[in-house]
Amino acid sequence: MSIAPTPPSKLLLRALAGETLPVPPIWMMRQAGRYLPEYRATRAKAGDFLSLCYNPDLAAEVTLQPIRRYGFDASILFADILLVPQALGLDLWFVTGEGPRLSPVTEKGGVAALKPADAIHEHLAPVYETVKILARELPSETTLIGFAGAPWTVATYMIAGRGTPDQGPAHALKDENRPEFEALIERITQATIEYLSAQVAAGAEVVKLFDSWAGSLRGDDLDRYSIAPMARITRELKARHPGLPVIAFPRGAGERFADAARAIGADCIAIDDAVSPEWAAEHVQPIACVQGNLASRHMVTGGQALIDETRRIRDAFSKGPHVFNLGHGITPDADPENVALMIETLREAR
Ligand SMILES: Cc1c2[nH]c(c1CCC(=O)O)Cc1[nH]c(c(CCC(=O)O)c1C)Cc1[nH]c(c(CCC(=O)O)c1C)Cc1[nH]c(c(C)c1CCC(=O)O)C2
Repeated sequence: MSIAPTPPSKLLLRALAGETLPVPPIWMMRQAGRYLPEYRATRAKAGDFLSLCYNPDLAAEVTLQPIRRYGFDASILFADILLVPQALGLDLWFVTGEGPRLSPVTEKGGVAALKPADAIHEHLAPVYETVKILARELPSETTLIGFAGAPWTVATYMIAGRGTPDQGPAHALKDENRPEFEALIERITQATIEYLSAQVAAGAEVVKLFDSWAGSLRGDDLDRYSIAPMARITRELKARHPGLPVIAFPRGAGERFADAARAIGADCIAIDDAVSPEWAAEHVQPIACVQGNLASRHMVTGGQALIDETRRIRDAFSKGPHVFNLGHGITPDADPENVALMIETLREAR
């Protein structure tokens, strides 16, 4: 007699498995962050942002804070996409009020001077320890999401050494030295597979790939440097961890979110708020679960507009699998009361 696999009971896992739920699960990008006073207090205790990322007890503590305060259905590991470049050998630091700085890969002997992908684990061991603590301490109904940056987005920081408005330096390397650019994408792809696989081994139940700058890739470049690497990472992770749900976020893909959904093979496509929920319900949701897409500014402005937009998104996606989220991360100037209002509105009886 064959025994059917037990269906998942956590709401997020059910939505990712394709189930249409009366109320979608909800979590929020950057849910552990500066808009919360308890986050700011723990960060001060750690000293700075990177020390917080590499302190398993404190990183687990800030991951749990929004779960305690709001009862989100999912918890995202507290870390940063730029820990991988650091594990590959680049220097990384954060300038207060400005953002990340790295020693650009092009100025340090190029890709040849980076560490091999399987040499990242010692540096990243504290992150795996954070995952282990969370797997133990999260409430039984809360899903633990691990994450990494997608290769293109990580490459843009490794090439420029900082965030850039148009990812100009990365586009320049792609156009001027394509073999070097492609070698970099390849090294990050391999490192990302290793990193996420180790997060899953430590207890992450879902993984998410953040391609925050996918929108600056046009035409074939989007296929080759955003979609294809994410498809390969997804395939390899699912081969190593059968049944592992994957969320992919090719931010800024616009109408190409539908191609991305078809080609990546992820269980869920996260969308930003530049596309309408009605469009995404028609063109993306038939292919995969959709995550999104309330504009983050509603967490600052609140009021009736927040209520109306939350209902509009919930209703637009009500006929298929949906995970409610923002279109991008919550900003430091957000009001914690507005987060509570969003959750209350989402979960109200219709
Ligand atoms: C591009 C990118 C980065 N990091 C990340 C991305 C992709 C998603 C996106 O587009 O926002 C992803 C990220 N960064 C962080 C998380 C933790 C999980 C979460 O709560 O979502 C995740 C998933 C913590 C963080 N990462 C960062 C903070 C703020 C740091 C602080 O406390 O000072 C947090 C909570 C810093 C960071 N980290 C990065 C930048 C550009 C900055 C500076 C900008 C800023 O200050 O908001 C790189």
